[in-house]
Amino acid sequence: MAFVTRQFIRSLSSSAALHAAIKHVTIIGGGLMGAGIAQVAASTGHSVVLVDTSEDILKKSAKGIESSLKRVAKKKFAEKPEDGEAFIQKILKNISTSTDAASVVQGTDLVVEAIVENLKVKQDLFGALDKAAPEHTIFASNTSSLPIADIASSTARLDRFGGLHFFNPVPMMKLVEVIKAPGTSQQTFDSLLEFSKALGKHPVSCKDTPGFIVNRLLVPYMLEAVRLHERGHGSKEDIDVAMKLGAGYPMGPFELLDYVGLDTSKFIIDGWHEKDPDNPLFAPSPLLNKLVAEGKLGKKTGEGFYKHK
Ligand SMILES: CCCCCCCCCCCCCC(=O)CC(=O)SCCNC(=O)CCNC(=O)[C@H](O)C(C)(C)COP(=O)(O)OP(=O)(O)OC[C@H]1O[C@@H](n2cnc3c(N)ncnc32)[C@H](O)[C@@H]1OP(=O)(O)O
Ligand SMILES: NC(=O)C1=CN([C@@H]2O[C@H](COP(=O)(O)OP(=O)(O)OC[C@H]3O[C@@H](n4cnc5c(N)ncnc54)[C@H](O)[C@@H]3O)[C@@H](O)[C@H]2O)C=CC1
Repeated sequence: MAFVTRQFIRSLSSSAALHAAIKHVTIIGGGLMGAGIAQVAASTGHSVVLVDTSEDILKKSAKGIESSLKRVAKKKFAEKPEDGEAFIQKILKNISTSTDAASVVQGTDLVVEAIVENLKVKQDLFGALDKAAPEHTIFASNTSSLPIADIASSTARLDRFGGLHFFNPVPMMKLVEVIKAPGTSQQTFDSLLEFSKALGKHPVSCKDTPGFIVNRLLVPYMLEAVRLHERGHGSKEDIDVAMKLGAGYPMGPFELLDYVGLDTSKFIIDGWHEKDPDNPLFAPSPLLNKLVAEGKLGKKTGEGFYKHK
């Protein structure tokens, strides 16, 4: 009996037990990543509000979520396609949309930000949300390249602020990097780990260092691929085929850049260049800059390094 009581007390005093499970999630940014995160959170039974700057964008996000769910349902209900539609509708019911972030965060346990990769814009957003959200609400950023501590500095909840870095396409990619910034409390970190697992993802723990784990390794590789091509040492097609057939990657670097978005890639590399201007690896790429200036942002605009249907 004493053993059972001790076990019970220990389980109650664990930070997981002290922190109520995350049920209501607000995702800010309904682009590539935000829509994917909303889909996965809704599919795992969370109540989700997806926020963006206009109703038109949110309509596009909802369309994207529905077509991704159709792909999931087609596989899951291959034997009984008639059950697929009910599956999709049940998940879609868990998602609502809004253009008013400050009002919807009032009832939320977790805010996941997936807006443009710009420090000032992210700080302004979180600064405003900090005043509107309840005490217990945890804030997380999906940033690819910015320090979580810098984003969190616009708020007074450094202990309830961490990083949740998802991978594109979110419904398919199993990894989430959970980032513990210097101010992040252990309780918040544990909640973010738990939430990632509740989404059916595999979380890894990361310190708040540039690029976390994946991008610290992936970005230099992508940069070298662009430089190799710019030097005229290989066509983009050959580089892509080489990395797929020779290194076993599912996509070549140029296909992946188009998939990620050339605007986002440019934000990342410009930010790192600004911080480390003498590092030749981060020097601006004329080719990338030209494509972005022409509005060729990759798959999302129909053209980037390649043309997309
Ligand atoms: C000098 C200056 C240069 C600047 C460089 C700067 C570089 C900066 C880059 C930094 C990037 C930072 C981004 C980031 O922070 C982190 C990332 O996310 S990195 C990207 C990680 N993602 C990948 O690496 C993706 C790799 N690709 C794949 O894994 C596959 O290709 C993919 C799963 C996307 C598609 O699979 P594929 O077999 O190729 O195609 P299919 O279309 O047949 O799909 C297979 C299977 O999967 C289902 N599916 C695919 N997408 C979805 C979806 N969105 N929703 C639902 N289901 C999906 C599809 O239906 C198929 O199912 P089947 O049953 O097998 O038919
Ligand atoms: N594209 C990728 O493969 C990955 C991107 N990320 C990160 O995720 C974040 C979002 O990237 P994407 O989804 O690719 O960008 P995206 O450009 O597809 O979507 C961004 C969305 O945010 C909205 N937005 C901008 N400012 C806003 C504001 N103040 N309030 C509400 N909505 C706002 C935009 O209207 C847009 O719909 C970035 O920080 C990026 O670095 C992380 C992992 C992978």
